[in-house]
Amino acid sequence: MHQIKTFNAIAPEGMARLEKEKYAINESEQPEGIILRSKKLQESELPDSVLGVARAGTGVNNIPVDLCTEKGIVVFNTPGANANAVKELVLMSLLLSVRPVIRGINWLQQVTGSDVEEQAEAHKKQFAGRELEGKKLGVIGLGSIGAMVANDAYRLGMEVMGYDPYVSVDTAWSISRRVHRAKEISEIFTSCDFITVHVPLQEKTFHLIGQKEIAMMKNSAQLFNFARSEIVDNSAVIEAIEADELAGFTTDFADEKLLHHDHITVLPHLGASTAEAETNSAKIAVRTLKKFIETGVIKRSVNFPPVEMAFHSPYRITIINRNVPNMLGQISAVIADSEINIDNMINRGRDDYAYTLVDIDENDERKIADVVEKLRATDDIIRVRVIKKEEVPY
Ligand SMILES: NC(=O)c1ccc[n+]([C@@H]2O[C@H](COP(=O)([O-])OP(=O)(O)OC[C@H]3O[C@@H](n4cnc5c(N)ncnc54)[C@H](O)[C@@H]3O)[C@@H](O)[C@H]2O)c1
Ligand SMILES: O=C(O)[C@H](O)COP(=O)(O)O
Repeated sequence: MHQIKTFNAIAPEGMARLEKEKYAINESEQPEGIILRSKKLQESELPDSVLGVARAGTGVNNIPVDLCTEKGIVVFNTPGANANAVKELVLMSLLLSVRPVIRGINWLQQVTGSDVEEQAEAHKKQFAGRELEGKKLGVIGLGSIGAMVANDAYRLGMEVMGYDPYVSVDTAWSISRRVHRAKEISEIFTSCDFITVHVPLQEKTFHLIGQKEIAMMKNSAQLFNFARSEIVDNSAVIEAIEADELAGFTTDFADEKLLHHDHITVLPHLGASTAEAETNSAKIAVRTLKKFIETGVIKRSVNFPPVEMAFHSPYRITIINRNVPNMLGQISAVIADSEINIDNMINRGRDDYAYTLVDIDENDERKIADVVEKLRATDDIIRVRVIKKEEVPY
């Protein structure tokens, strides 16, 4: 039985892919796999039993990825699975930033009398707004979400400028030719009426937008943060708004100091909270973790390379090691010395670590246990696992 631990509410459509005969959910504190959303895993012990962590979502700043890598734990995420949900919320927030409809709706709810219609017509001028068409939107980070926001804002009639020095080739192909590419991030700050940020939280994106960047913006600019709280310096935003040097800020991340300010809208992290996004993310997270547990195959990992190989032999050995010279030679030698025949083998490196799958034509479990012991004792090998071929159609 494979033990899985979950944190947060993972959509049942995803969890249903873990067959009851093979998977026990939340029955052990020594799980092989963890599935989570925004739970801060830094606050929990990571037992040695854990082989893989699957984030049903995109941001992995709530997972101690470096520690996982050192321990040979593979971390997966589901980029793009919730992008449409975030895009729709960003577009809604852009529209709400120019049309005070929520104030209008709330005002009407407290109107009394039989002349409601007349009062509405008389007061509606208080709730007049502006239009997005023809205004300029700056999109920082043109990944799954940023690219969708840029394309759809263009379709709404906005002029759109994007900035992403690391944009992937696949995403670059999906972005409309009408989206101007900024060479420097400052072009976005100085020229845009609306600025939205869609980058991961990393050391180099912490306070990517702070006092200096806000000072470059138009006083009439509106800023949107649906990426991570720490990417924007919220104190600098408050100062700028109070000094009329920034017109508005919308964020998806709660922060006490942002509450009860005019021109600041705070959402309770709703970006990915749609039934569709939750289902998509859970299904993909479960599928990748399950495939890794059952076959050793790695897809969509943030800390190990993608490694896939059809599984036809009776047993497979998976090895995580430091990416140093002659590891493959040593692995092959240990297996050959035990007189085990290698059917197939694949190895991929990524930065300081590498991952190897070795399919062996051997059924003698004692011989296999012996080879595993020798591999585990080899310098720079971090983790060795043996998987018995099951009758699964991978
Ligand atoms: N509010 C929510 O509920 C919600 C939902 C999903 C994702 N997110 C956040 O949004 C982030 C982006 O999500 P995504 O699905 O688009 O991810 P993604 O990985 O598809 O795209 C991120 C993009 O940011 C770019 N980038 C990285 N550093 C940059 C920098 N310094 N300047 C400019 N571009 C940079 C990358 O090249 C990439 O194209 C996630 O990391 C997550 O933190 C929030
Ligand atoms: O990074 C993400 O995917 C989002 O922030 C979604 O977070 P959630 O799964 O907690 O809604």
